Amino acid sequence: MKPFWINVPASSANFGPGFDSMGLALGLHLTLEVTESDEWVFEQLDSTVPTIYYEDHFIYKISKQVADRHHKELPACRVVEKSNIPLARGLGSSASAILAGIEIANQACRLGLSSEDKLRYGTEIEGHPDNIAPALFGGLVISATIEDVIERIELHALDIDIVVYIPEVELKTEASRKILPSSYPRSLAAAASAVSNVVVASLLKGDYKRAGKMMEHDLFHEPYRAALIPNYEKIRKQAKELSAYGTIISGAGPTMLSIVPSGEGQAIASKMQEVLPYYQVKALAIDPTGMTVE
Ligand SMILES: Nc1ncnc2c1ncn2[C@@H]1O[C@H](COP(=O)(O)OP(=O)(O)OP(=O)(O)O)[C@@H](O)[C@H]1O
Ligand SMILES: N[C@@H](CCO)C(=O)O
Repeated sequence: MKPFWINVPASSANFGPGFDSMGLALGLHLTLEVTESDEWVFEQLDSTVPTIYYEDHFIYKISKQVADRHHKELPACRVVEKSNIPLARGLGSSASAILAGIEIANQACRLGLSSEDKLRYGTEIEGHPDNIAPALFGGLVISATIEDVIERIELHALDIDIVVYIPEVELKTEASRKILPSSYPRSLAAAASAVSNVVVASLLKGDYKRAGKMMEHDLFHEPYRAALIPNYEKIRKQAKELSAYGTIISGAGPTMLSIVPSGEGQAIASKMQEVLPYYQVKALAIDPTGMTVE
């Protein structure tokens, strides 16, 4: 087996009202260098991920699961891992790790998986495509799962900057999903879908002001999660005063994300950092390509 390198971006799911459906690929990355070896070993370089025995490593477990699914023996590999995606902060760390695990199995066992296969496997494992799809394809991806088929539209021409506010605390997706209702009355579901429809239509027209305004009116998850997110109202208000189009919870939180006018991301991030001294406030590029393998 020839050595290979996997690079997977972070992602921000939901993008306001697109619960479990929309997600944006972001310029933070998980990179893995994989070589054949006598035994399995995961080595962390400047990583946000702690060193873990290989059988307990999330990425190994995914690779093994995919190899087993194809009735293949997974050869032992040495994996050197580097990541600047913070764990359990709403920036899609689990989706990037799942895709990396799928790709290790794909390369090491020569499975010949297509992008659609990777999307399907990743979505089955994660439970929804909103992080997996952008991490795989880049840009903003809007997806719907109809029976076993995932329909998706990629938007790659968004003329906006992104600012993220990453607090020190973690929030596991599982915990953040538990507080959501298990069903919604028809009137609420219709109103929530209407908001989402207007956001997508505004993005397609390049009307970012309206998109940002409507993104702040999600009814599917933000009203329930707001109490779990430190400084939720303060961040929305301060960002708006600095001319952000709109500010939302990134994925399941606790990170928040603003879409802001193109070219203003860095300046807004610097000012917001003063307001939020204990946060990592970053202006991030939108990742245009998604996962790459060399
Ligand atoms: N590179 C990695 N290596 C090993 N495990 C990882 C890696 N990235 C994520 N994980 C696992 O995924 C967990 C975080 O997943 P979780 O779904 O809670 O949050 P997230 O994916 O960062 O956020 P969100 O889904 O809201 O965007 C970590 O606690 C860890 O168990
Ligand atoms: N759509 C998911 C994203 C996090 O995995 C949620 O909001 O729970």
